[in-house]
Amino acid sequence: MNRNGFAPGSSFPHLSNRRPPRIPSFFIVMRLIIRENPPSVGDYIANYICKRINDFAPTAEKPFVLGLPTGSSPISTYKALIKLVKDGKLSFKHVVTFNMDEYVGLPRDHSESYHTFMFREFFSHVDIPAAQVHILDGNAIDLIAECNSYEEQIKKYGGIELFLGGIGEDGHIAFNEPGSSLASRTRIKTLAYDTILANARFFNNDINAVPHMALTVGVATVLDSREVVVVVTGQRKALALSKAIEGGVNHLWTLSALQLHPWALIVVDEDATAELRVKTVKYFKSIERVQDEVEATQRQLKAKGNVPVPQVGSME
Ligand SMILES: N[C@@H]1[C@@H](O)[C@H](O)[C@@H](COP(=O)(O)O)O[C@@H]1O
Repeated sequence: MNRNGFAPGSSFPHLSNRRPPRIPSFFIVMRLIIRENPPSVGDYIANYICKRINDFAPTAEKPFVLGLPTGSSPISTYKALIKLVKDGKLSFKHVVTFNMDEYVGLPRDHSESYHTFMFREFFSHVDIPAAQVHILDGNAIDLIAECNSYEEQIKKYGGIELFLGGIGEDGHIAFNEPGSSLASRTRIKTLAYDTILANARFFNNDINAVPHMALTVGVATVLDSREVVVVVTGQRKALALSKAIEGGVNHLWTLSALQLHPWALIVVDEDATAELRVKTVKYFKSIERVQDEVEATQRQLKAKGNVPVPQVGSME
């Protein structure tokens, strides 16, 4: 068993007998949090991650292992995290990160490489030692060995505590394009035409300039993390969101694999809910309301010295 309570390399922790230790049984289900706009989504996720890291109390011997995405969607989260660090409320000194993906063949110092993106948007502004940052090398001579070694490194750290992810318009998580195996691990992936079109905006709208291949963590790599938090903003992601949470688990919408995870949280803006049924929205809003009430009660009881406050991740 690793630190997360899962068998090492287990792709589907929900199938193991053990749930993540800090989740009461009645809290095991996906949660959807709806906020008004991207900045408030970013604030919510940043505060959530801040609390998780601070509660974990990481040290050099026991670092907090955090998975991170690129894309425009997580930028508001990165901005809010940077502010928390600047305000002295959070430190990345004992945080180890693993990024989701990287283009193949794009020079590391290219303005659109995910290396450049991560240092420009986040790492350069926080106190994380560079040696604790892990990003796949899309220029490695042996790309397969690079992917295998990435999985090994994650394992060496005892698995990922919290994987923050974003999605593509076709519902891909990391670069797990439609049709990816839900048991996939870190590997080379050919990008779908939809993704190349969507990402052309970062390459002067020239689809020929967008790399056609990437290295990406697999769906199973994400599912193995103890907790998954996904940011989804904008109406162009609305169909993917509805397929992922209202449809069945399906390799054509790889985000839907999150339904198999015991501790998944999706944070979205109002625009991203455009394709959801009213009933679905009401359901998830009621869950948030009830959770707030449960937490308030727990805090009151704790103040009276009665019970410890549980770590609430997901709830039903
Ligand atoms: N590989 C990345 C994904 O990890 C990311 O989630 C997606 C969304 O990007 P954006 O947030 O800009 O829509 O972009 C790329 O495809």
